[in-house]
Amino acid sequence: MSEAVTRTLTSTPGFLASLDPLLREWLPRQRWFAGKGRPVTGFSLVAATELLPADGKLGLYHLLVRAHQSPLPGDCYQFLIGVREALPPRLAPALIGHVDEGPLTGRTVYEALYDPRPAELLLEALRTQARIGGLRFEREPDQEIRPGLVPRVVTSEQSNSSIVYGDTFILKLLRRVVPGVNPDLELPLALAHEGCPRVPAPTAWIRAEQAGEPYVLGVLQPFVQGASDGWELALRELSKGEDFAVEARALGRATAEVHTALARALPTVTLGDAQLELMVDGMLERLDAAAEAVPALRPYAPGLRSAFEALGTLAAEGRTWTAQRVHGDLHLGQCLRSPAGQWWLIDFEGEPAKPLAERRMPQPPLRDIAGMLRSFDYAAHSADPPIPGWAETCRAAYCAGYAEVSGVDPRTDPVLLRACETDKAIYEVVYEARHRPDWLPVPLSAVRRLATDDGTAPPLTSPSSRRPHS
Ligand SMILES: Nc1ncnc2c1ncn2[C@@H]1O[C@H](COP(=O)(O)OP(=O)(O)O)[C@@H](O)[C@H]1O
Ligand SMILES: O=P(O)(O)O[C@H]1O[C@H](CO)[C@@H](O[C@H]2O[C@H](CO)[C@@H](O)[C@H](O)[C@H]2O)[C@H](O)[C@H]1O
Repeated sequence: MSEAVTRTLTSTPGFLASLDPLLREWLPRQRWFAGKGRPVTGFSLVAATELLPADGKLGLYHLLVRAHQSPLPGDCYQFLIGVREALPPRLAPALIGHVDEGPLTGRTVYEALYDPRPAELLLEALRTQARIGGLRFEREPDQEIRPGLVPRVVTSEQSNSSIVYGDTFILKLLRRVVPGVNPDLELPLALAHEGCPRVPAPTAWIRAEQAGEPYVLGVLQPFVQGASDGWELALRELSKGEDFAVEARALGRATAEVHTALARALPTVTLGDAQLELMVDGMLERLDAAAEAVPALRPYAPGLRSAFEALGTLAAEGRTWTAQRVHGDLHLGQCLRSPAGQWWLIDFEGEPAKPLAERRMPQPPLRDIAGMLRSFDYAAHSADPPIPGWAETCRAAYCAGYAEVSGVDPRTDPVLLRACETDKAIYEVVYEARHRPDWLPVPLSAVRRLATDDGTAPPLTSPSSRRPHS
């Protein structure tokens, strides 16, 4: 692969302008587009790398493009844009559009991830640790990548985009990119170096440096062959009328293993009154912003506030907590079970909408536990007919599994747990309103429960104490 980028079509005046009308129509329809609900008002090029010149049969551009959504500063997105005279039928789903102005006039542009040749080119660049323009393809010194692995794009609903290579590796290309240390690379690397077997260890990654700021653009990991994710497995058991207690307990153990390793690998801090006040303020601010954005939340705001205020009161009385790096967006879909029955945790990016600095802050581990508890509730809501007590059994088993490894049962801290669950449910209300309005009733039903729960409810082991479909 050539080191220097010799062709400079991307710097030709009008290059991005010619793509503008196509991207404006195509980008908001993408699952991973983070700015849903606000019109895209224009684009600016942050970086462009010509991987294959457009005068060949296949042109290929790696672009970092800022999508403006005035009056807000826009987000920066990563695109791999293919350029062809015409698109073969197998690539029809990848179509972005036909260009009718500027230097690419008459060409067809498309999402090149779907095309084997560009996908192979990325893996080859990682294998050979290439530098192409501003792109740095790097890998762990002791990791090998076999050449010639056959690529296929992952078509499931994702916040980013992934390519699987020969069932050996999976490359996640981040879509919305932000400068700084990305926890989706940082945490799995730290866990791998700590010897934690619950996370696929990063093999290689793509970075860029723009205006002196580092960006992580993609991470290559071993592919867990034949794995099912926790969400699929939970729904399968629900559809058979079965509980999920054995797996929930194993997931609790896996979560505790990851937390224990993260606490060893990265700094922990003690949260006292002042830090808790900041945390509670953040929760209250998110509640206010969510109630502003989603009117259905407003009637519950006072009850939800009480969950956060109760936490503030405990802190004011002198209670302290330990905070550490956590997963940040843990749910059933982020857990993979291999055919041998081992659980793996993936996707350490954190909640995609939060600023990077906030996602990298040490947090009480109960944040992740609350995320998983919410996920059992989501799964229970997908059951038809509902299975009374299903989510409660999962919650109890998960917490028990967590306690077996960590020595700490999350249920012994009900005030913090309720605050974390409430914060998560509020996040979910906003997430669903923005991305999947049909799902909004699921977190809203939790909001109803959490707004009236005073945090002194009996332990979660009693299936009759709370109903998932209330
Ligand atoms: N190491 C892996 N092995 C097997 N499948 C994986 C692996 N990593 C991710 N996946 C699959 O890819 C999907 C998306 O991965 P994820 O990291 O959650 O991306 P996103 O941030 O886009 O949601 C997962 O739901 C899972 O099905
Ligand atoms: O794309 P990510 O996996 O990083 O996470 C986002 O999307 C999730 C949905 O795909 C969303 O999770 C919510 O729905 C799940 C069921 O589809 C449920 O299991 C989770 O508990 C619930 O939070 C997640 O919040 C969002 O960040």
